[in-house]
Amino acid sequence: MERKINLDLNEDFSSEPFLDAFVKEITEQDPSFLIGVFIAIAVVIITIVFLRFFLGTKKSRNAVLLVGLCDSGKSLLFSRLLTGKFVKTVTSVTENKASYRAKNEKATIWTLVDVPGHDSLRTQLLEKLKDSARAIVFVVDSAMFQKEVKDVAEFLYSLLTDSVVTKNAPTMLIACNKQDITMAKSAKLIQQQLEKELTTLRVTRSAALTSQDGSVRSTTHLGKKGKDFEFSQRSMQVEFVECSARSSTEDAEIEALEKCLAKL
Ligand SMILES: Nc1nc2c(ncn2[C@@H]2O[C@H](COP(=O)(O)OP(=O)(O)OP(=O)(O)O)[C@@H](O)[C@H]2O)c(=O)[nH]1
Repeated sequence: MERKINLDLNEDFSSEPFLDAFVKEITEQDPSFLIGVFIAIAVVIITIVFLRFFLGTKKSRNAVLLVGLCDSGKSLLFSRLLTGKFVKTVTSVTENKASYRAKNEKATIWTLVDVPGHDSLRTQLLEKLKDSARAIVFVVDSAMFQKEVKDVAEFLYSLLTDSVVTKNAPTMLIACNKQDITMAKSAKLIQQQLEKELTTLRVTRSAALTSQDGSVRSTTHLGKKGKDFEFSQRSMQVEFVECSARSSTEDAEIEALEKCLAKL
């Protein structure tokens, strides 16, 4: 059925009378009422800009980075999280990337990235990837921890004081891996030793940054000034979990890590 729309071209569409009435209405109002209206509009605009900036950037940060020293077990954890399977791994020379479905109701998809542990490779890759990190899983070889504590602390310190990481504040999970090995240190002990080591590092690093004239170059300060460092002092969420990508039965024990990833 054909429908016809008749437009009266002589009809006055001008909004001027309405505008005039509106201006008149406003000018007749009490000035304090007008100030209130302007403040309300400004608050709404600032809130919209604020939400767009923070929510917008958080949404685009969808990477979960597996980082840590060489041989801590990142590649095996990567495979376990994705397929549940055990694989024979070799030293990584480039990053491995894949979509990971979190074990939560929404089945959120994150990009899981296995970052090689080798010093020269990881620095370059982390520079490229850190801005996209929703979470950083810092994998520690709990069986070798006593021997590697200084290197682990230095790597962690560089991450915790990085300006991009501090600004974005991704969730930081310290995965104390290889718990199946008898000599493995517990997450609690690893946390305590790292807190001690990071307190020492903070002193030596800030001394190194003090220039000859005595002034200190600005850098992100780790934890509360004048107090020993504790992970609880950080604005960024840091959680310690125990896991084993390869237990004695060759089955993985990674539920605690999976639960943390489900909460992101
Ligand atoms: N016993 C035991 N061995 C593990 C565990 N996780 C990893 N491994 C072994 O540790 C070795 C190193 O594991 P990878 O996953 O290759 O280590 P990586 O951190 O990716 O090392 P890079 O690629 O050098 O950075 C392999 O032989 C793994 O099978 C674990 O939980 N328990």
